[in-house]
Amino acid sequence: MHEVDQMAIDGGIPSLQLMEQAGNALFEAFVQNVEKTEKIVIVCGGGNNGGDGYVLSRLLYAADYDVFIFPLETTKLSLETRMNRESCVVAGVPFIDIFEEATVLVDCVFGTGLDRDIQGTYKDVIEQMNASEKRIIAVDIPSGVDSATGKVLGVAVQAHETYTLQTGKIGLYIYPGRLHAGNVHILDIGIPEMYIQSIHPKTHLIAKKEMVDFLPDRFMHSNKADYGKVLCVGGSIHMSGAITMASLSALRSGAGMMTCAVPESVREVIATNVFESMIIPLSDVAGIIAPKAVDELQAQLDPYSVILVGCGIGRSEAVVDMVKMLLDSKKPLIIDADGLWAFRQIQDHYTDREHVILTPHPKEFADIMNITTKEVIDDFLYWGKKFMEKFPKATLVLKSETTLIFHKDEVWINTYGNNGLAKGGSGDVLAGCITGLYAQNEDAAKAAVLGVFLHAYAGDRVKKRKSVFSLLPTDVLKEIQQVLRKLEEHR
Ligand SMILES: NC(=O)C1=CN([C@@H]2O[C@H](COP(=O)(O)OP(=O)(O)OC[C@H]3O[C@@H](n4cnc5c(N)ncnc54)[C@H](O)[C@@H]3O)[C@@H](O)[C@H]2O)[C@@H](O)CC1
Ligand SMILES: [K+]
Repeated sequence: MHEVDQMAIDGGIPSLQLMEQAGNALFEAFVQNVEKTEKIVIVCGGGNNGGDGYVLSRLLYAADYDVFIFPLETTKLSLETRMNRESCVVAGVPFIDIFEEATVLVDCVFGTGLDRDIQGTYKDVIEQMNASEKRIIAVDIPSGVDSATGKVLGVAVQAHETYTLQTGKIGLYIYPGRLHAGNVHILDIGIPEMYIQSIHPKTHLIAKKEMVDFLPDRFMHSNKADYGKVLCVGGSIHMSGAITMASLSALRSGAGMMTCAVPESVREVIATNVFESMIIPLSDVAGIIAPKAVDELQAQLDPYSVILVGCGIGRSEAVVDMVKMLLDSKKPLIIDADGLWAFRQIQDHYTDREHVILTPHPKEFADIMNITTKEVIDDFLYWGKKFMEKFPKATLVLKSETTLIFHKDEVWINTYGNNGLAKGGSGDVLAGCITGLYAQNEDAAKAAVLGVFLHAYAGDRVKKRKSVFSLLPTDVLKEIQQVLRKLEEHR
């Protein structure tokens, strides 16, 4: 956003004017959302985020709001902030240095310029704000959240609402930043769209209205083979539902032909639950694929255009060999669940592998990266990019409440979905959905992005009718068709 601000300034909108526009947009939002009976304290830093706070306080004061300025920085002020502070003094806006009496606290301490850990008085005041149990409204981004990564630098304001200026900042959507932002409202501060469009950002927030462009083509003259010959490799005696759901999900997402390669002891489950699927029965030992299953499958691999491996497959040496064989085949491959456990052990041989999508949750990802789950959760973006440095040709779907998709130097952020999706089997439906889309369109990034959206948005639609407690992955599976239908209508 700094870049966009700078372009607007270079393009002839003075910085001071931008700040005035930001203050005006904030004022309008306050008029809509904050009663005049509230006692408002605006906590201002010395950067331009603080400057936004000064403009806002002046406008609220002029409109007879009960508003006070808490100046957290009094010496190191940017030029624009200093000028607006002077205007507040002239206008008679009251200054205070406590906020006990306040009913609404406005956080204008740091914005996008935060560049190091917060310490000292700043830290103390932010901790007091968080402990105060007052309604907190953050301006642009909760102070302490890194706007580019969502990482918390030392401490961060715990806001109930965030009024962000002109564009949604990445840090508002990625954890842990998302936990600090509360409800996010994007305010138009009048920066011309051409400046925003011209920077071609590498990080994208997934938006429903853009998903139509990610739909694979369907043709008037076509047959099943045109939409991919999918092979799902997985299943074991204790986890036969995973591959059932994954294969059904791939079919629901448009895959043309389906074959499931499963241990002999699981074949009946597929035969009775996935009528559309052909079956390759594999030799098994105690309900998990046997070592000779690898050669059995290799001999029959030729016809398939896309392969999903891992759902319910279990863990054994044979599983590692199976994943290795599929990676060596160079065929488009999606690796999920225990397939990722196997991948972890052989990863160093496949740093150059193309056409591969990995779908780990934080624990599986931490294992691959040889770090702790906490390290992943503290900075998803950093570790995702680290992974891409090692596997530059792969596509990574890093699952969490905010799933991130990494492909080349681009990142997509998904904020759809709800905690009803946190249930065993959800990942199988997602992996199947991505596989079905990848089968129809060789663009791994498009398949991964649309797959993540379809799964999460289907989950949101189900949530409207059912409790999050009772939402099942199979409900989501069935709902995918409704989301696809909506997208088709807008094509
Ligand atoms: N003209 C513009 O560029 C506009 C900027 N706007 C606002 O300005 C904000 C960005 O302004 P700034 O770039 O001044 O950034 P900030 O307001 O975030 O402040 C940065 C200042 O704080 C210092 N700082 C950074 N981290 C610190 C830490 N941990 N402890 C102590 N000091 C620290 C920096 O050295 C710098 O002086 C946006 O978030 C937005 O609210 C809006 O007014 C719209 C227009
Ligand atoms: K802020």
